[in-house]
This record gives sequence, structure tokens and C-alpha cells, in this order.
Amino acid sequence: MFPMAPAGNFEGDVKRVVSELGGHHGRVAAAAVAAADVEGGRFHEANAIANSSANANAARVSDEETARARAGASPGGVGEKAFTARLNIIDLDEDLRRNWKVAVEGGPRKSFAVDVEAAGAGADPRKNWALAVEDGPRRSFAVEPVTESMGAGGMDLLARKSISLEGIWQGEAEPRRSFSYEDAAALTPRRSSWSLDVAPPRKSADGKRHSEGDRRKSKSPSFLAFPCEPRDMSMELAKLTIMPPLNESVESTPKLSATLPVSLKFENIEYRVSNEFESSWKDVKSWGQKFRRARRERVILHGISGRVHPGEMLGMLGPSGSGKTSLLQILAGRCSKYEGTITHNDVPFVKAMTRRTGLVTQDDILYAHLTVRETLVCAALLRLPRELSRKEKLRRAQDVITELGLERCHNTMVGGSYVRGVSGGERKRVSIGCEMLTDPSLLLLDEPTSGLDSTAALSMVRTMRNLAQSGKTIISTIHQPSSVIFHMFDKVLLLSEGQPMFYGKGSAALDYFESIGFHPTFATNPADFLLDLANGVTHNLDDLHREVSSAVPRRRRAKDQAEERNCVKKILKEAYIAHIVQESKTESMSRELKPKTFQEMESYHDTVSKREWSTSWPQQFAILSRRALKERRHDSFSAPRILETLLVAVISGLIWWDSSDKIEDQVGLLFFSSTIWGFFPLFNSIFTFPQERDMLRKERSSGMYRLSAYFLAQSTVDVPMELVLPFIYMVIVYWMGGLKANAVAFLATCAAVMSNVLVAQGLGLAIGAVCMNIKHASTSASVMMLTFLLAGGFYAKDIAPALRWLKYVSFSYHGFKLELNSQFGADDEYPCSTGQCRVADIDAVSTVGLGGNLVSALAMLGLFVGFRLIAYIALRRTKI
Ligand SMILES: Nc1ncnc2c1ncn2[C@@H]1O[C@H](COP(=O)(O)OP(=O)(O)OP(=O)(O)O)[C@@H](O)[C@H]1O
Repeated sequence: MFPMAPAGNFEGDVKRVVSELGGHHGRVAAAAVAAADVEGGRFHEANAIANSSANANAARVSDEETARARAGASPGGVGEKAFTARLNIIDLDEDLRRNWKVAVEGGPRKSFAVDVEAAGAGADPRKNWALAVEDGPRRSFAVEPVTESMGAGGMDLLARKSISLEGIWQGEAEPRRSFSYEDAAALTPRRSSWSLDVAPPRKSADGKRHSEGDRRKSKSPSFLAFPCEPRDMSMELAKLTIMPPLNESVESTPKLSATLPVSLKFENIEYRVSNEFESSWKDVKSWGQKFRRARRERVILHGISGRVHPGEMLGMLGPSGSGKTSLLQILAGRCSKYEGTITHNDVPFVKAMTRRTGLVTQDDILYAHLTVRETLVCAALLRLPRELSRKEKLRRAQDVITELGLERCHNTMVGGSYVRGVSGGERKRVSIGCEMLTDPSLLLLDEPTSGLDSTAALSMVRTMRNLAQSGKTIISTIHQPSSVIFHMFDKVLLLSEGQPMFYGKGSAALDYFESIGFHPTFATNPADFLLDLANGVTHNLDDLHREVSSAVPRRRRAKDQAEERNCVKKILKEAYIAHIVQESKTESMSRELKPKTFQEMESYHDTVSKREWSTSWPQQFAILSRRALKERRHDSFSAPRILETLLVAVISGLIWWDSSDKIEDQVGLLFFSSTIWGFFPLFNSIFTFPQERDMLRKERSSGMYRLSAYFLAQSTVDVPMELVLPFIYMVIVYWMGGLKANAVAFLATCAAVMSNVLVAQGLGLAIGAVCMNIKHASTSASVMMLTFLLAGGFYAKDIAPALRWLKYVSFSYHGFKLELNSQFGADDEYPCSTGQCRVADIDAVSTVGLGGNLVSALAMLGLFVGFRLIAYIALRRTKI
């Protein structure tokens, strides 16, 4: 990056630079030269030489030169002439490398943003950088691997979090000879890790610009460097300032706590599930009990071991049902019923580690009605640490959008089974983005490339590769990878029916299988070959099989084939135990942890063991309420629901048209209203929690929020939304039906109907939360609703004494009673065939009776709270 000072001529070189450039410039240049030798420990030496030389020269710094340069920086000056700018961003966090502006001040605003285009798509990091002049055309340029002299290629730069850019601004300006940082402290807390080199273009005799290589060859310090001490550089001739851009959308990424390198080790993982109702013919025969069902255990994973280090990517391959997802869930800490050990940096697994772990599940668990941006913003607000401001969290979400190439669809709804939204690949990237937001140390992905075309799949794996290179530990299951993708994984774990068949470097897989007698008979994708083997299919035995096949009857042949496959799997299993298990033990012993990492881990565990939420309870409540509002308004105000309400209202209005002088009809209308506004909210709300189960499980297991905040947000948002449609219904029906034409009665009736709605909704939430299964919940809801209706005594007068208490917990009973009381007084009469009859004597009214408003109102309040409490307790008990 910096021209190397020739050995033995170091002092001379520094002095020459100082003398060439004069005063402070010389000091700066000398520092640059010295920087070339930082590794050799000569920086201080060089700086001392440079400083003394610079002080001597300082007096000669020409005021004229300064004035001339300042004039050059005046409006119109800068940017009109050409100069070469070289920006070195050293040891910069990967997330910070983009979206900063380097602005040339002193003229019309000539700032440019440095950003990576398509970096998320795994593009070559040396390309696709852009230098955009704010008020001018955007100029793209490629990044040269300028650190070649330091022995690093472009890809390595990323891995070391060191990026160098070389761009040529092809304006017409006179080359600026020096620039400065301006109060970088205010701009980034990591200012010391920045340096900026700006060089006037050097022209050869033929007038052409020298290449970097030419410049290096010339060994002439062709630039001025600012070694990260901004205030020393205040003698600028023109100012080049690095600062966050004004436009929020391109601001820098906030600094997250650095990725903790995590080495994940899993040993002898065994996982069993109980198949409680699996019948076994053998058991039946042996026990002589034809219909007896035996409780059996099924082993899903048989002693799987492996180790993945930071910066590595482990690919899990295997046929469908081989146990990949189960293992991934266990490694992510989402399943606790396993045997074996899992350690992070050789420290036993603690639950709190799940916060440093990102799990991208096979099915994308996202809200269908939220846009891509809304999804990521909500996740950022909930998951990022409270030390970051809201603005910084938004920026982080924006950066993930850019990184994953989601700009094109950032305002599109995510979509789902019933709602058209972004494409499958984009949805998968949104899922990955949600996990990337927190910069997890360990990222586990379940089939991230499923459903993607080969280019998109490659791009996805490249993104994962880049993440690994930034120090993360990545484990991914993968189906049918192309050979390119296969070779991008550092390690491969091959599973078959829960048994490990191969574990090791992907590049060594074919050699290994060849060494035990299995080899592809023609050039084939190694992944396909491995999958065939995991299924027990091998072409090496096919020849043998063919020889005998003609002589063997068909049924027998099928049996032979199955036996042959089992035989292949058995050979592979034995070979695995004989060769690989032993090798893994050696590897595990040879890679002992450095004490520092271990200490870091211990202190980390101390920190994370204290369960702290990223956001406060009120913040969680506010974010979750907004999200619930955005998601649920589509359900609550969907066209079918609005149409349903309007139709029912109009039909009821017509049927009970102007029933002002028909009291019995009015009672019927009130009963109908109370019943229908019991059914609708009840059946709408039973879906709320079962539908959200996966989301709740995912978010709670990654420690995003408290259950109480979620529960309260969901039920609070539902309340007003559930009340709008009943109110519209009441407005239509009340006046069409000719109920008491005064505002107080109208409002009281509406209030009675609304209370009915809220209690029924609470019952629905409780049933949904207890069952957590839509089918079970709807059956239970039907039974409950009918019980409450029957128990209310509307259909049967002489209810068995043992069941009479039911009506006091029936919201239909109390709801109807409140509605009647809103229309009729206890002594109200109406004209009837016998003259005047009391309203209270009408059959339907006498069942519930008039009066007792307060008791019914309190009962409704109790049911409102009680049902929600049951729902909350049931949710608490749901396993996450
Ligand atoms: N809770 C469970 N109860 C019963 N069987 C289970 C359970 N969990 C997993 N299994 C079984 O374990 C086996 C492995 O399942 P898993 O989902 O881990 O496989 P996989 O390799 O990820 O499959 P795919 O590639 O199709 O996703 C399957 O046969 C599955 O039916």
C-alpha cells in the first residue's frame, strides 16, 4: 500500500519526502513512508526523523502556496480539475466500510459516497465500488488489490477487514496536494483505524497517468498520508473530509459489538423421539394383543460429532429425512432433548448463547403483510442492543437490505401462502437478513438455497462465504449443491438415516471414498456422488448386481437391491468409525484454544448469562403494537369481512325493518345481535396465537422480547380493530330496525354489543392459546359457544340445577342482558292482545330478567380479564 523505503536508505528517503513537500506535508508524507515499515517497528523512528525535518522546513512553508491552494478550494475550484484520491480504510469493520462520504469542502458540495454495490451478492470485493459525486454523475471504479506488496489479495482484504480503494476522479481540477480530516472524532468512534491517502496524479513524460504498479516501481512517495491524527492535519490547503453522509439512507452502519469468534464443537449427539402410537406388527404378534399399540422410541441422530471454527463453513448433506434439520436445531440450542455435548470455544453450551446464534429455518417465518423494509426494521428495533439509537438501528436495517441486494423489493410485501409477495429467493434473503442484523457469531441455515435457481443459489452461498470470512462460524444444510457450491464449503458432514457417513474437508471427500473402495465411474458432481452413497447407491456395485439380476426373480431382485443399499451404508458407517472418528479426535486435540479466546469466552458467558433484553418493556410493547397493527389490519379489514358485516347488517335491518311497535321482534333483534357478535369475534380470534406459534417460538427463542409485551401488544391492537365492524353493523341495524330513537339508548346498546365482542374475543384468544392448533381450537370454540348459549336459558327453561351456574359465566347471558337493559326499563309496558303487557314478562326477557346492569357489567369485566389471563398463562406454558 505504501511505497517501501529501500533498505539502508530509510532516513534519506524520509528527509527527501519532507524536503519535497515541505513543513507539515513532509511530516505527513514521512509518516506514510514510515507506515510502510510499521511491521518492522520503524514507524516511531521515521516519525521522529520526519518531525524534526518538518520542523526545520516548517518555516519555509509558503504562505503563498497555502493561499493559492485555498483559492483552488473556492467554489468551482475543487472538482473542476483532476486528482487521484486513494482511500485506505484499514481494519475497518466490514459493516462500516460502506456509505461514508468523502467530501471535498470549500467549493460547491462535492462529496462522494463510498459504497459497495452488489457486495451482498458475493461479488468480487475488488470490483463494484462506486464513487458518487453528489451533484455530479456517479462514477464507478474498481478497487485494485493495492496491498499486494503486503501479500494480501482482494479476498483476503475482506477477511482481514481491511479495504483499500483506488479511484480516479476524472474531473479537471488541479491536483490538490494535501487534505485533512475534519474532526473525525465526531464522525466515528473508530477514527484511529482510518487513514486517508490523497495523491496528485503522476504523469509520465508521455502525459499518461502512472499506474499503481508504476508508482510502486518508482519508489517515490506519490501521496500524502494522514496517519489517523486528524487534528495534526489542520494546515490543509483544501479540505477533504470524511463524514457520515447527510442523507440517512446512505449513512454508515452503526458499530455493533465485534463478532465474538466462536468455535463450535459437538460430540456424540444422539437424538430420540418417541413415536407413541406407532404400531408394530412384531409387538402385536409377540404379545398376542392384536390392537395394542406400543410406545416406541426412534433414534433420529446416532452420535454425530464435528467441529467448526470461526471463518469456516460447514455444509450438511444427506437425503431427505437424514436428520439435518434436527441436528441444526440442536446446534442452535432450539432443542434440548439430546444426548452428547455441545461447546462454544470449549465452554459448555449455555442457553444465553442462543442470542449470539442466528438460525434461518427451512420455512421462512415472516409476517406476510409487512414489507421487506418493515420486517427488517422491526427486527432491528427489537434485536439490536439498547446502546444504539433508533436512527442507528434503522441504518443497520438499511445496510442489511443493501448487503443482501434487497433494495429492489424493499417496499414490497413479504407475502406468504395466500398473499403474493416477494420471490422465494428474496424471502429467504429477508430471513437471513433478520438473523444477520445482530451480527451473530454463529449462523445456522437450513436449506438456504432451496427453491433458488443455480445463479441465485451460488450468490446466496457466496454471501454466506463472505459472512464466514468476516469471522462468523457458518453451518448450513444444503440440498443438491452444484459442484461450485460444494467446493465453497470448508467442511462437509454427510448424514444418512441419522448416521454420519463422512465428515471432513469437502475437497478430501472423493479421495476418502476412493480409499474405501467407492469412486464415481464418470466425472460427476461430488455432492451427487455423496448423496448417492448416503442413499446406499453406488455404481461400483452395479456391475455386480447386473450380473446376477437376470437370474433372479423380480421380487427377489428388489429385496437384493434393498439389502445391497443397506450393505453399502453399513460399509460406509464402519469406515467412518474406523477412519474419521479417529481423525476428528486428533483434530480436536490439536486445535486447543488460545488462552485469550477462552478468557474472552468466559467473560462473555458471564455477561450473557445475565438475561438482559435488548430493548425496554415499553419499547417492545410499542414496536410490537405497531407491527401487529400493520399485520392484522389486513385481516381485520379484509374485503370479505367488511362485505360480510355489511350484508348481515342490511339483511337484519330488512328483516327487522321498523320494529318500533313490535317489542318481541325488537327483543329478537337484540338477541340476534348479541349472538352474532359473540360468534364472529370468537372465531376470528381463535386463529391469533396458533397462527403466530412459529413466529413466537422463533422470536422468543432468540430473546427478542418479553412474552408479556407481545401478549399485551397483540391483544391491545386487536381491541379497537375488532370494534369497528360491530359499530358499523349497529349503526345500520339500529336505525333500520327502529330501536329506541335516542342517543343514550343507542350508545348503551352499542356499548353492550362491544363488551360482548371483547369478551368473546378474549375467549377466542384463550381457546387458541390453550390448543395452539386451529382445528382443535375451532372445535372447542363451537362447543363453548353452544354451551354458553344453551346455559343462558334461552332455549330450555328447566335446566338441571347442576348446570345452572353456567349461565353466570356465560358472556351471551350477560351481553344479552346489558342489551335489553339499554332498551327497556324494568317497568316498561307495551300494547298487547290483553291490553298492556310488561316487557319483563316476555319469555326471552324473563329468562335473563331486566335490571342488574352493574352485576352484568362487572361479570363482563371479569370475563374480559379472566379469559385474557388464561390466554397469557397458556402462552407462557407453550414450549418455545
Ligand atoms: N418430533 C419428531 N417426531 C417424530 N419424528 C421426527 C421428529 N423430528 C424429526 N423426526 C423424524 O426424523 C427424521 C429426520 O428429520 P429431519 O427434519 O431432521 O430430516 P432432514 O434431513 O432435515 O430432512 P429434509 O431434508 O427433508 O428437511 C425424519 O424422518 C423425521 O420424520
